[in-house]
Amino acid sequence: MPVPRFPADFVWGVSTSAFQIEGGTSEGGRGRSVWDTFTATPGRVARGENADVATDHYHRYPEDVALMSELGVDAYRFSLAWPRIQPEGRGPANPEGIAFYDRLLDALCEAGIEPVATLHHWDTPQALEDDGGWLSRDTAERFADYAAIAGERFADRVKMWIPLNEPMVTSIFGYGIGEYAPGKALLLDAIPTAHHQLLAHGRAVAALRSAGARTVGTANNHSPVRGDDPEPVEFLDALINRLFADPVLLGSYPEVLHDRLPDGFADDLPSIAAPLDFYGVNYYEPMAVRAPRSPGPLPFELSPLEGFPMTTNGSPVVPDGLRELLVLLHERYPDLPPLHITENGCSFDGIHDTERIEFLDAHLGAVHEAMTTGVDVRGYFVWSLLDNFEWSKGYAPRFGLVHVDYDTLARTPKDSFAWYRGVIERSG
Ligand SMILES: O=C(O)[C@H](O)[C@@H](O)[C@H](O)[C@H](O)CO
Repeated sequence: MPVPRFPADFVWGVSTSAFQIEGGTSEGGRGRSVWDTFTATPGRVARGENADVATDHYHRYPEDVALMSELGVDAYRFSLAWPRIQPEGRGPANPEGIAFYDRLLDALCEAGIEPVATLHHWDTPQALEDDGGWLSRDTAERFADYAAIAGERFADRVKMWIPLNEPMVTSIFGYGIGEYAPGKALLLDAIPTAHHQLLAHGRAVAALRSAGARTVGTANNHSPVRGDDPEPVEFLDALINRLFADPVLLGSYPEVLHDRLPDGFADDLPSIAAPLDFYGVNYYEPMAVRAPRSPGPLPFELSPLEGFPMTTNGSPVVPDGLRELLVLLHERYPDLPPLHITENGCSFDGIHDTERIEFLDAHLGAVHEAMTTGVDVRGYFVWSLLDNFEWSKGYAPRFGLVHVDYDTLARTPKDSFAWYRGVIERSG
C-alpha cells in the first residue's frame, strides 16, 4: 500500500542511542556506566556480548552522517552519553567528551540534519549507581547539573531536546525485574525510581530552558494494554503508561500507585509537569494481560498476543496498536502537546528486508489514520539507522535500515533504506 501523503513540514528521522552504537567505551576520558558493569557481569547479556566496540560510531560518525544525508532525513535522534560528559556523574565537564559531541553536531549541521539530543538513554554513570542510582533523589539533582552543562554547550545546534528515554524501562526492566542494568529485582518497590526520574525530567526541562534550549519534549514508550479482565488491564496501564504520562501531562499520579511513591511526592509535581513543546512516543507493540493464575507479588500476569506475525525479537506486529495508542493519548490528555513518534521499528534479518518495509509501511499508515481523526503528529523516527547492541539480547536482533558487519564494521544499506528514502522524497 503506497504511503499516504504527510504534511510537507512533517519531520522524517532516524534514532539511535550512545551505548548501543558508539563503542570507544574506554576512550576520551569516558567513565563507567551501569551498562558497562552489566555487560561485564557473566550471564547478563546473551553470548556474553558487550558494547565496547558496538558499531564503532565513536570513530565512524562521519560515515554514518553521510548515510543519513543519502537517506534524506530531516532529523537525527541520538543520545549523549552522560559518562562521556561527566565520567563520575558529577563535577566539571570532560573536555574530550564535549569535543566528540561538538564534532558530531557540527557534521550534522553541515549536512543540514537537525540534531535531536536525548540526555539519558539508560547509561547512568556507575559512580551515581553506587550511591543509589535512581532509588536516590539526589540523582535527579545530579541530572539537572548534567542537563545544564549539555544545554550550555550544545543548545546553539540542538533542535529538539529529550531529557530521558523511556524511564519506564529503566524502572521496570532495570530496577523492577532486573533484566536490564543495574539488574535489581525490586518489583513494585522500584516505583520510587520512576518518581526520581520524573523529577529529573522536570529539573532538566528547567535547566535546558535556562540554557536557551528551543524545543523540549519526551520519549516515553507506551503500549495499549489488552485483556478481558479490567482489573489487571487498569493496573498494567497505570504501571507502564499513566505512571510516566500523567505526572508530565496532568500534574498528578494514578491513584492506584500513590502508596508506592516516596513521601512528599506531590510537592514535586509542579516541577515535573513543566510545559513541553512536544510529547515523544516510542511504540513497538501492544501488551496483553490477565489476572494471575496463581498467587504472586503482582496483581497481573502478561499473556501472549496471538494471531500476529512476529519479529525475530519475539514481538507481535500490530500496526493498529499504534493508531489505538495515539487516539488514546489524544482523548486522555486534553492539553497534549504535538506528538512525535520518537521510535518505531522492528528486528528482521537480511539485507533484502521486505518484512521491515511492510512493518514500517503499515505503521506509517496507522499514524496517518490517527492524524485523519485529529491527532496532531508532527514527525516519525525509525528505530534504528544502524543494526546495534540490543541490550541484554546483544547483537542478534537487527533493527537497522543499515546492516552492520560486526567483524569488519562495514555498513550496507538494506532495501528498507532505499524504501524509506523514497517515502521521504515523495512526501516532499
Ligand atoms: O525502545 C527501546 O527499548 C529503546 O529505546 C531502544 O534502545 C531499543 O533498542 C529498541 O527499542 C529496540 O528494542
